[in-house]
Amino acid sequence: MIIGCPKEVKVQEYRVGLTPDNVRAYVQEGHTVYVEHNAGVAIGFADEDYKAAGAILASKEEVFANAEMIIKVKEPIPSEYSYFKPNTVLYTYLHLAADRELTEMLIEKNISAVAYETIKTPAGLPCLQPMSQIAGRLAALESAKYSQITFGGRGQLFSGVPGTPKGKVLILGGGIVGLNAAQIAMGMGADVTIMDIDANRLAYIDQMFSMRIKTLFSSRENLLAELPEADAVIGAVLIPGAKAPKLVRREDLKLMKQGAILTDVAIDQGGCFETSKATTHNEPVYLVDGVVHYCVANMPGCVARTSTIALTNSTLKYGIELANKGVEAACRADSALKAGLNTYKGHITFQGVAQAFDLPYVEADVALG
Ligand SMILES: NC(=O)C1=CN([C@@H]2O[C@H](COP(=O)(O)OP(=O)(O)OC[C@H]3O[C@@H](n4cnc5c(N)ncnc54)[C@H](O)[C@@H]3O)[C@@H](O)[C@H]2O)C=CC1
Ligand SMILES: CC(=O)C(=O)O
Ligand SMILES: [Mg+2]
Repeated sequence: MIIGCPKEVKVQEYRVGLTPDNVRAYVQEGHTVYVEHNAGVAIGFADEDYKAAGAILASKEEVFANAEMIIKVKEPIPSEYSYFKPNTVLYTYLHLAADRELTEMLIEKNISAVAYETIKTPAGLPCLQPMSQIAGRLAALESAKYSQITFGGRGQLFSGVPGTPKGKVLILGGGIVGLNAAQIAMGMGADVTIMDIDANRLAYIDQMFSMRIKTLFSSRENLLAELPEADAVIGAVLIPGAKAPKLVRREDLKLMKQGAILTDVAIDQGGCFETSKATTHNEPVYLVDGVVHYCVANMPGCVARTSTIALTNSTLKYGIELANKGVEAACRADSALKAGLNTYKGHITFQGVAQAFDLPYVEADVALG
């Protein structure tokens, strides 16, 4: 198969879909790999490294024009749409339930789109997990940073010092993001509470932190009781592939402390706070009713070297399956990959996406024939 890896274009996005080592793995399997000039240069992967691994260095136009499968990191943004040729395979993060325009483009162009974030094994979401680990850790760090008055916060040091109160961090969703945010926030000495609707997950977290963390069932009543106390709230819920539930409503902000921070990691799935709107690393925060909002949709992009290595450790295996067998045979043979198929031959093959836009849904099995 001919594979293309373009340079990312999103603001401050320095991750890349393939490392030179990944290129070597595809080439060893007999595939041809086009990589856009300077795709990885910002994180220490020079064009010469890709060339030595067997890649053909090319312009963005050439990469898209030649490739049968495009491997990226971020969901395509409007300035990239025109590069896509019909009937291409696209393997990347997509978050379609939050992006009608992109969904329509993929349908119109008959793109076979496999979303990293919905590939699913019995153990979880293998291609979302590494970025969730990173985003969770960053969420705690960013929340601590924007708690400083000089960054617009209320001037609460997470650890406090002896004789002063600790910062209170409330984490909504105790999955991969939530757990990693908790580890770092606890490590910084904050007073941490995690809320989830999954009782087993709360039990696991309670054990993992040897009862040193507060866990609460995620109900509206419990949330309203916690919000007035919180210095930072981290939104980390997920209903895989679907739009995030809006847990904190606009009217709830008046319950919160002035200068408290809401960090909405779930923003890529539409956000779990009603007042969230996606921001970029260039302008990460804004204020609503005196509450700081941090809603960067590609948080791991700011630690792009670690993120690229972590991401591609997980995506390589499925990418090789797609390249070796083609999208149809690969999805039929591997149910994890089939769960990743979001659009195929003009159909939406992921239920949460169809539901988000009230568009027809065709089961992947039926679409694949
Ligand atoms: N902004 C960014 O740069 C990044 C965003 N993410 C996003 O972070 C979100 C979380 O991802 P993961 O932790 O990997 O998911 P996960 O599936 O591991 O965890 C989600 C948790 O949310 C819980 N949950 C669902 N509904 C809830 C509710 N009403 N109240 C409380 N908890 C609820 C689930 O039970 C689960 O434990 C996703 O939207 C993901 O796409 C992930 C990486 C980077
Ligand atoms: C998960 C995701 O969208 C990201 O890492 O940017
Ligand atoms: Mg994202």
